[in-house]
Amino acid sequence: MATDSQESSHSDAAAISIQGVEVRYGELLALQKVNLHIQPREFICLLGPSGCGKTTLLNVIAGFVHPTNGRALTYGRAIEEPGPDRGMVFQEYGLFPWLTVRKNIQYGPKLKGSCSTELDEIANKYSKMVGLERFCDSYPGQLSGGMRQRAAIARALANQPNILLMDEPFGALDAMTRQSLQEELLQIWELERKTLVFVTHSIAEAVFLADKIIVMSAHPGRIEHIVDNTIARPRNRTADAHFQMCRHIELLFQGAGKCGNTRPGE
Ligand SMILES: Nc1ncnc2c1ncn2[C@@H]1O[C@H](COP(=O)(O)OP(=O)(O)OP(=O)(O)O)[C@@H](O)[C@H]1O
Repeated sequence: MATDSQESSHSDAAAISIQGVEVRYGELLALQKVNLHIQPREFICLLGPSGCGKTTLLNVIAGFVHPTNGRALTYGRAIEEPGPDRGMVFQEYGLFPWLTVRKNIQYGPKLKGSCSTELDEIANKYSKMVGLERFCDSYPGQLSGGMRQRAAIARALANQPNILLMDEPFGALDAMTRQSLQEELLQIWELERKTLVFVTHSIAEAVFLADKIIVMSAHPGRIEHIVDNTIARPRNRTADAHFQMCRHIELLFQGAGKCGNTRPGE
């Protein structure tokens, strides 16, 4: 496997450690010998064409999918099932449409037995963090796509996970909303310092967001490159460094002959 950076050490301190993970769905090898070590508070993007196993890898970390071979750990403990230490945000919002924004945000903490004062504090804190404090009594169906995705992020954060897993969370949004949410997500990440694993098809999105970009290819799904994104924060999408990094990654895809539908600026 070619890498731009040396892999992190195999440390129990890794927030996420993926060791020789393979996933088979019947005859299909969806992931082949994936090794990846993610340090606490890193922002990682999984980037690659459709079918390269990005969601499968995220689901292994979430505990929804069990590796056929190899193992996945968080802070040295084997991942065997989903848990509140790992929050998930999906492309299609994943909100309960019959609950208001407030009740969606409070859902996880309520299950854990938080009292009504705590629930009020949680709803206030996270609705404010995502700019929805005036929409706490709205239902998801009354919100725009971007607002629904903000609510989904607030709901995931309300459980106070160490790790936030996001599966193409902005893929269904228009370009302007998508850029705003990318900026808001970075502000939240800098405030909350979660370990963040973010799936995307977009090179530009990965370059804007990530500390490390995991370049994957399909058939079978595997990691082709791990790129350290050294562009200083705060980042500027119109800076030369941004374009150069997009081009570097584009060339990695072309080199692998598997560029798929990823393009700088997408
Ligand atoms: N539950 C399943 N049963 C059988 N095959 C599956 C299952 N889930 C995924 N696959 C297959 O595994 C491969 C990897 O799928 P996965 O969804 O992880 O890729 P992806 O990179 O996230 O794709 P996309 O970008 O289109 O969402 C694909 O060929 C897919 O069809």
